[in-house]
Amino acid sequence: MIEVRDLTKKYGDLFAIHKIDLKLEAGDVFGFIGPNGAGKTTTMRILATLLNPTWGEAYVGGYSIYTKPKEIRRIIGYMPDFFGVYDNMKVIEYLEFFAAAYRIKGPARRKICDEVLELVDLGYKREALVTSLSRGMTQRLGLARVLLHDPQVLLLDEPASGLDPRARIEIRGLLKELRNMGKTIMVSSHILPELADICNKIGIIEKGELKVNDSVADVMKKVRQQMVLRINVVNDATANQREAAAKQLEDHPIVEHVEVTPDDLRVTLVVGDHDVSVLAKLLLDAGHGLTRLTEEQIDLETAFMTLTKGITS
Ligand SMILES: Nc1ncnc2c1ncn2[C@@H]1O[C@H](COP(=O)(O)OP(=O)(O)OP(=O)(O)O)[C@@H](O)[C@H]1O
Repeated sequence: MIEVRDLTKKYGDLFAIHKIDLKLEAGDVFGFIGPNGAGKTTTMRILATLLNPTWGEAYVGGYSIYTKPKEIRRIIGYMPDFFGVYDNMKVIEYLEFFAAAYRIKGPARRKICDEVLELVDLGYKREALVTSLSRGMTQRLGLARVLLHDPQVLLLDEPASGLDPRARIEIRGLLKELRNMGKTIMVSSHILPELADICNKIGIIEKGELKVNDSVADVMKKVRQQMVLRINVVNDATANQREAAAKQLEDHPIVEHVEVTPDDLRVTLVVGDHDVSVLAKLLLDAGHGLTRLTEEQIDLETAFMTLTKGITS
C-alpha cells in the first residue's frame, strides 16, 4: 500500500530525510517514531503529495507521487501535526464544509458527517462551535475530517501530541478501531510506548535516517535473543520447593541461569529456539506440580530504550 525507495529531501545542505526505504502492506499499522526534527513530517508530507522529494521513489496504493498525485489524494487521509479550525463554525458545519470539498453531495453528506462524528465519539458536540472544543476533541474532529471520504490509507502526524493521558487513550482506542476496519495506517509519535499495542511494524527515524524498520515481533526478537520463562511450582510458597525446582532446572542444557525471586523462578534460556515443554516434563518427573510456565513479556518501552541506545539524543 505504501512503497518508498531511496527517498531523500534536502534543504540546502541539510538532509531532512536521507535514503529512506519502506514497505507497508494493506492493513499494516506502522508506528513512525523519532525525536523532534527527525524527518517524520517531511516523509508524511511527501507521501501526502504536498512536498516533492529531492530524489527517490514513493508509491501509495500503487500510484507514484510524481505522476498520480490526484489518485493518491483520493485514497489517503492526511492529518497534519497542526491544523487550523475556523472561527464561528459548528462541528457539523466544519465537517460538511470538508465533505463538500470531497464532493460528497446531497443527503449522503449529512449522513456521512454524522457517521464519522459518532465514530470519533463527538456526536454530542455536533452543534458546538469548533473553537470551544478541547485539544483532545479537536484532534478527534481532525480525524473525523480525514475519514470523510473513507480513505484506505491514513497518514497521521502525531495525533496524540499535547493531549492529556485520558485523551491519549481515547485516540489509541480510535486508532485500534480504524485498524480493525482494515485501514493502512502510518502514525508518528516521538514516543514509542504510546503506539505499543496498536502497530505491527515500527520504524525509528533519527536525523533523517531510518535506523530501525521491522515488525514489532522482530524488534522484540532483536532486543531479546534469549527467552526468559517465569515458572511457579505447586507449593512454591515454601522456599525449599522453589530452591529444589531451581536446582533441577539449572542442570538442563537449554537453561543458562535460574533466579529464585520472591514470587517465582525466573529462568533464562541459552540463545536459540527451544521446546520449553522439556522443562515442564523435567519438573513433573521430579515430582513438582506446575501452576504456571509463561514467557516473560518484554515491554516496548524497554525495547525502545535498548534499540535507540546511542541513536536518539
Ligand atoms: N521548509 C523547511 N526548510 C528548511 N528546513 C526544514 C524545512 N522543513 C523541515 N526542515 C528541517 O528538516 C528536518 C526534518 O523536519 P521534520 O519536520 O520532518 O521533522 P519531524 O520528525 O516531523 O519533527 P517534529 O516531531 O518536530 O514534527 C528538521 O531538521 C527541520 O528543521
